[in-house]
Amino acid sequence: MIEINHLYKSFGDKEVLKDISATFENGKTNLIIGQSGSGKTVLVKNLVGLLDPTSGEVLYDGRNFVLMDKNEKVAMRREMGMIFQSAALFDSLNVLENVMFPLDMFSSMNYRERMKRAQECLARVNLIDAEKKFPDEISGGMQKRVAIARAIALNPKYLFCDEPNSGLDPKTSLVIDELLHGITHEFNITTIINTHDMNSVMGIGEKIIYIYEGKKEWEGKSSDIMMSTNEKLTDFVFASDLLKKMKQNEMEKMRRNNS
Ligand SMILES: Nc1ncnc2c1ncn2[C@@H]1O[C@H](COP(=O)(O)OP(=O)(O)OP(=O)(O)O)[C@@H](O)[C@H]1O
Repeated sequence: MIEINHLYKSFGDKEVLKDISATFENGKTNLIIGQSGSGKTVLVKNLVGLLDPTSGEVLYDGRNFVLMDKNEKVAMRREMGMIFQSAALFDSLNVLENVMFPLDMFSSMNYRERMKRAQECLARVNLIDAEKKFPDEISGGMQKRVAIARAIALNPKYLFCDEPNSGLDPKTSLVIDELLHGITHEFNITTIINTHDMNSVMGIGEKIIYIYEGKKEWEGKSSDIMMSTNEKLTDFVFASDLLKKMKQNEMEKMRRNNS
């Protein structure tokens, strides 16, 4: 489990994260949601050590990441897979070489073993036929799938994804969501996803943390969102009239079933 306790992060006199305490559950799809600029990316950067908190704790199974020495942090990072907003593939490497890259850097496998492992990961994201292609020869959705294959190559315990659906159409977004959710359960990964995408929230979010202006406003299961009376959360999640209507219908249905 990842637990954050009283996390604060400031840049100069600008306080971005304000006293956030939350838990991210093992083997589940944990989503961080919130308006643009609310602090989601800064929060994830604190979790993976790209930023140091001003104060507070980041505990991985009870061990405080913030206080670890350099070697311990390097060892922890090897347990983390990351998928950035842009797929961040290397343009000069083909798909297979991109997935092999973390294995080349951090594993003691020989070339054949590394290639076999990369091909297994590409098969998991249904991209085995594209292994010889270069990033600019494949679609944005395929690039994201390559990024997912690369992120799982080293069997991470934790998977961090920053806006995995940005720039993708709704159908492709669903494919990416289902892949991330499937991989999370299949390999018992603790997955943390930053997202604005309400389809993801309702579709794959098992644990949701809602950040509002740098504070944790709400934490719970996606099924609880329907019944939540937290106005800031419902304003954010049900921003469109269509979604508001769906929530009203759902609440009426539940009331009828309970009476
Ligand atoms: N290195 C930095 N120095 C100063 N301010 C920063 C820095 N990084 C982020 N911020 C500020 O922190 C705030 C939160 O930014 P963050 O990128 O975490 O938002 P977000 O919720 O991820 O937004 P989005 O959904 O648009 O990606 C913003 O006001 C941003 O300008």
